[in-house]
Amino acid sequence: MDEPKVTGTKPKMSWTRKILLILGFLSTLAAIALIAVAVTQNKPLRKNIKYGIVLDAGSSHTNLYVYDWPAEKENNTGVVQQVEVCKVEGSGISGYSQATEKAGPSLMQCLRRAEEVIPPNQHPETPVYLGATAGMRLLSLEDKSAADKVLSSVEKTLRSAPFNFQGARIISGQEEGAYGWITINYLLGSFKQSGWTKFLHTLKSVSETSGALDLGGASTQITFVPDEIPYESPESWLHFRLYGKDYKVYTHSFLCYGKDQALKRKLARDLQTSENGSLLDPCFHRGYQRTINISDLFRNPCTSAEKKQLPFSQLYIQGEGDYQKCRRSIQNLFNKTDCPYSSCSFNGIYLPPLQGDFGAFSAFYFVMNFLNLTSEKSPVALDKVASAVQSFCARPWQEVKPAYRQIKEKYLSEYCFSGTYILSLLQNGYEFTEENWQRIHFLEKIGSSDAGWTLGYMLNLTNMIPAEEPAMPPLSHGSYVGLMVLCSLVLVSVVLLAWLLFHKPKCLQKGIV
Ligand SMILES: Nc1ccn([C@@H]2O[C@H](COP(=O)(O)OP(=O)(O)OP(=O)(O)O)[C@@H](O)[C@H]2O)c(=O)n1
Ligand SMILES: [Ca+2]
Repeated sequence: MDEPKVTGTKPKMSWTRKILLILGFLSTLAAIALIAVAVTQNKPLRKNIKYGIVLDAGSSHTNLYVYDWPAEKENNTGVVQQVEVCKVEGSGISGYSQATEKAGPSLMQCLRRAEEVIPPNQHPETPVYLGATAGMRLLSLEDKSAADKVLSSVEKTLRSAPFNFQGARIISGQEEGAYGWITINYLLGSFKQSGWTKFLHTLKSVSETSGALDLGGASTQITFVPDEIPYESPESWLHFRLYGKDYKVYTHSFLCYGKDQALKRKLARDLQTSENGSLLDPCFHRGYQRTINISDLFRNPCTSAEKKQLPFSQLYIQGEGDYQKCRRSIQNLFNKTDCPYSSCSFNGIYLPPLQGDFGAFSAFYFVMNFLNLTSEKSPVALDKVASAVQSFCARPWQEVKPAYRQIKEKYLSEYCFSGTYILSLLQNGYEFTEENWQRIHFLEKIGSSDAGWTLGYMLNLTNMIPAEEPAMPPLSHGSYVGLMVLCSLVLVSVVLLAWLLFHKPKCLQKGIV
């Protein structure tokens, strides 16, 4: 067979090949253009950050929180986060009842901190709220005019700051419980309803929220969504519609059952049996001593019922370090005898059957964390917790004090009482058992935000929790760009493949490959 003659002239391109080449070129151009448009045109707008400030004026101290969130995602769940917390020096604002004009100025240092954290051009539009809790509730019961003066003083200071003042008020115990519940469920993403969760909700009304347990200095709150809603104690229920779902939430706040007031009430009771003004106290370490002014102890609505004329003005306390005895004396604070409902916690207060997981924060966390009992990986069983508290209480003060030099003596000396009180409140008061104890998660923060009522309060007042689920694009920006890139690559590959098949370059021709 004759070899084909190789000539010097190039073979002419057929018209089909020319069209394919042009098509291939145009498709590649189109793909590049598509990607470029997807990336630039559909890019989210430059982040516009908004800020909000909430002051938590608690009974023992005030904290200032700064939150931020992307303006364009205001109504999405889980976008608001804590960017700063500033602890106000000194006592809580209710501690200024004798010098009410000093309550406001005590907040100055933390307001300056907020001015540094928030860009100056945002100051005028940044809302600032102050909510006062049980300390101020007690002060207003004890001396309404002093409480009003304290609030006027803090209002004056907050108005003088460059932010948008939105109010300073005493919040109710129910609000405190409800906003704590909203905060933790917002941060845990429990309100999100997409995909499987939404499907599950249509099948069965599952409670996927977590309950909230808050222990302060003067009050404590329990809030959760029970399994069944019996028609009892209507004042214990709150109804919310959040992100398109209805929630029937049980909440109760026990005034005078915060850890400081509980200790005062216990001492006021024990004092009744003291004949000479001295007291052997099982809830303090052996070797620990404390002297208390009796008039201070009774100058408070939590203890005033126990008030009686005593021949001494001071109470001298000596620690005994006996957990079992301490537990028994604390148990007296919970009256379990009468219950006008199907079930009660204590003092005749309605409590539906406990349900689901609970987030326990503030002093629940401080105390359990100090005792090393907050591990999330291997939750500590109830009997182990009790024996840990028991052994801590049994340690003499001379050993405890030097072992924890960095901890304030006021806190340290009371961890034995507080640990025992927490066990009593949860086990005797709310009747947590060995089983559901494991569902209590002692936590301080969720992500970067502290667990507490302040975030829920701000979300509510700024209308950032919509009743209905906000309309969302089906795809996020990232997934949209990804899909565009993928489609374009497929398009280019198809055109390339077609060109190869029709054109058959020399390397693919039989005999050469
Ligand atoms: N590291 C810490 C910090 C605080 N506390 C104690 O924990 C209690 C509760 O603190 P907190 O939750 O801040 O209470 P408040 O918000 O001040 O009180 P309330 O909510 O009742 O108004 C206080 O007795 C405080 O002394 C503690 O034992 N250890
Ligand atoms: Ca508090």
